[in-house]
Amino acid sequence: MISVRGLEVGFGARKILKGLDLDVAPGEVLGFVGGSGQGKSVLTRAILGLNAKQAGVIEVFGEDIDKMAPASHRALERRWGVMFQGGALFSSLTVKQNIQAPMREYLKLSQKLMDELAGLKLKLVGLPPDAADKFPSQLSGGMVKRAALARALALDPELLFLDEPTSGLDPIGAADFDDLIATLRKTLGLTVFMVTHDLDSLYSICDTIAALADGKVIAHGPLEAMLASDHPWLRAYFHGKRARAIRSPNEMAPA
Ligand SMILES: Nc1ncnc2c1ncn2[C@@H]1O[C@H](COP(=O)(O)OP(=O)(O)OP(=O)(O)O)[C@@H](O)[C@H]1O
Repeated sequence: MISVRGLEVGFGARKILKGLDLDVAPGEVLGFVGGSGQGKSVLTRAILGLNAKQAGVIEVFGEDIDKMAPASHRALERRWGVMFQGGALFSSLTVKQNIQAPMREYLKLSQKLMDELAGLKLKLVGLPPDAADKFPSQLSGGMVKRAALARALALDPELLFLDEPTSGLDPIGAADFDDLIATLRKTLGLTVFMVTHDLDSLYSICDTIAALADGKVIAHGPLEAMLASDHPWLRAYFHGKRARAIRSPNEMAPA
């Protein structure tokens, strides 16, 4: 679904990605982890064609994005949905108008049909119908995430990019959001590329995990492979205090 080879991205003299390789298979949920500032969002933006690259090849749906005519790239953009960090909803638009923004950009539909579709998307992400006419500032953090997800699903994508979808949610809200992604993935047959720091999400919904350090993917495989790795960053990440708390809740219980 996604193939990245030898990707180099930098800003000025500073190289962020230094020959990165990554594959995302159709139908899988891939969790992409790495320390803060390592370049997870930079990679996402490069795949989306929003960050220029200095070297490497990026293929999405089997097509080299550099070799595509603008019209083909636009057609490609209709096949993926993106939920940016923090939701990135348009604050001056209602939830319904946010969900309809990609429809307006890419499709020619009547207002009536767009209203019906927005209603369906709200239902899909578990938002009540009266959320449609609210502005993002009138929603809770969890509802903002769901509205952003509804917008990402506006064009019925096959591939979904999620940038830290559960950040800022309380643990119950985050678990509910994980369940929602798992359900959508199953019912809609989505492939999901998810940047996350959330160990719970990795444990509960990811089939595969890829870890970024020093500009490259240092490990890629199922959770078991990550847990067995002796790479220092992976050991610190998966076997640190927080990881143990998740894997062995009994260890946290008072004696
Ligand atoms: N447009 C830009 N111009 C200059 N530097 C940039 C630009 N975009 C990103 N960077 C730098 O690239 C590095 C990687 O940023 P990125 O946002 O991808 O990190 P990240 O791994 O997603 O971090 P976090 O987990 O904190 O979100 C950072 O040092 C950032 O400052």
